[in-house]
Amino acid sequence: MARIDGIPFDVNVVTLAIFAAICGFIVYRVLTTIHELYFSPLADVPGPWHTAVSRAWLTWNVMAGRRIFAVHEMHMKYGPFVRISPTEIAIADLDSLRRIYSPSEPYRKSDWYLNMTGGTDSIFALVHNDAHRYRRKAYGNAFSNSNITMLEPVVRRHVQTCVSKVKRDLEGGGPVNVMQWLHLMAADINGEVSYGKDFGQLENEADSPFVQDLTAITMIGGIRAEFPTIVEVLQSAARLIPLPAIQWLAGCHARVNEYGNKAIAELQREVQHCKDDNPRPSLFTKLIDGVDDPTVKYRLTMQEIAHEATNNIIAGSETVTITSTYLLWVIYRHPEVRAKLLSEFATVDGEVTDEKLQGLEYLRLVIKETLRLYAAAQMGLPRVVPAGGRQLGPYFLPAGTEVTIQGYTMHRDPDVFEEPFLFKPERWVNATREMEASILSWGGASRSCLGQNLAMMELRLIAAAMLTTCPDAELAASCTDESMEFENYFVVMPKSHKLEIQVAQNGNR
Ligand code: HEM
Repeated sequence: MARIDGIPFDVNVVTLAIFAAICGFIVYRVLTTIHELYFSPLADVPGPWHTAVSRAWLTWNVMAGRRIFAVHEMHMKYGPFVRISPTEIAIADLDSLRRIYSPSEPYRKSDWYLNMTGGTDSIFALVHNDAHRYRRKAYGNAFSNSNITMLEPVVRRHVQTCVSKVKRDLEGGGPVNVMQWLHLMAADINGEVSYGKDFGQLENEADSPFVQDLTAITMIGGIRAEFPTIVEVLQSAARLIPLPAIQWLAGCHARVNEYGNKAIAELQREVQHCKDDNPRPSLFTKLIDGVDDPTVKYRLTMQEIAHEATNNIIAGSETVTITSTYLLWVIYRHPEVRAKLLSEFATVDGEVTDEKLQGLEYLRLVIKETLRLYAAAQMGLPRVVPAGGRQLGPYFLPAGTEVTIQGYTMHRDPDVFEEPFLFKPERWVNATREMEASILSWGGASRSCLGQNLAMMELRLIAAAMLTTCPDAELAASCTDESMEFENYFVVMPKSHKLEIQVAQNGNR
């Protein structure tokens, strides 16, 4: 064996190689640290030194379910522009919000969306503006007011079933977790308006296997957004591990796709079969009709329709569950709000329709204030600075920089909202332009929520049905301000995952 100074040659080479690799890594880290801190185009943006050189702080807070709080604290400390990772700037500035979301500006969604969704072909996850523009033209009409009005009977039926089950359980004694009922209801509504049939969740009083699969996919997506490569490798390896739980997890995507394809194919058969009759109303009935029609300018394929239908269940179920949970919470939490709403509902003549509810001014204010403080999606939604770079506030940000504006901070800006942490529906009576422009509850501009009209209808109908059907309910002792504090894994939700109510004790109303 060859030797250098008495040391076996191969040992010496391996040791030297490891030593050189470690030294190389240290030198690389020192140089990139110096570059990020002093020479990077983002070096002037305020923030702690460690976020300029590593994403660890951000990742830690995301995994701990407190990203929005951590970023908010950074804004309180460093101001409206903060460097929260080597490549990402958090912004809390109305002028920048207007610019980033301006329809004439080509900021695009960042690759974070691809990581989170695994690159699913749905409108929510399309990061390229041209592809998104086409999809929105082809699909946006599905959510037009007239289409949503046509779906009202579906929404009302599920809301009624949900509320009657809550009432039944209240009468059975003991606290009732309304959030769980809203969760079953929201998925059933989305199932029926998207696939043409619900998941039977309210009827069976449990999550369907499909919704269990989707919950797992969403959870994996949250982790993949932070650790894309590790999750990809683990997902491939999982197929080889013969443990039932791992196999179940590994099969989620395939089962969801299979269900979605089958359900949409069934809807297509019905649409084609009932050409002259009225086919089942759904968001996709008209789109399916136009799939093979060459005169339709913007069309979707059946595969794209199936993906959009599945995306609706993800985009619209937890968001409606959470926002309606907080809506009911603030109503029960504030007796004067509940009393005012009850007298407003009492003015509705005959059948309660969404059209009549839309005319109730106080209900409008209560929902608006709920969306300011408690809308489900309040974290920064990452966008990419377009080619050529852009001036935002005092900083010139190069192309490719990720910029995020979080609703949580914008909605609590004391310069825009007086006593921003207080629930005050009346603040919206004379809303300023700044107040309206600061709201990001539905996202912004061309990427704003497609399901907004549907979700608003659900919120109005739930509030009216719950209050009028269970007027003598109150918050249970388990439901405290603390139990309703946010945890933040992409959406925000009560950290207890509950909203428990009970029949009012001792005549308290
Ligand atoms: C209270 C309930 C809801 C809230 C708070 C909410 C919020 C949002 C927000 C903030 C965005 C922008 C996301 C981003 O920029 O990354 C969004 C997008 C979207 N939402 Fe909703 N949403 C709700 C209900 C729904 C419902 C019921 C549906 C459909 C059934 C839906 C479908 C969508 C879709 C398809 C997008 C993507 C639009 C696009 O990129 O063009 N949402 N939503």
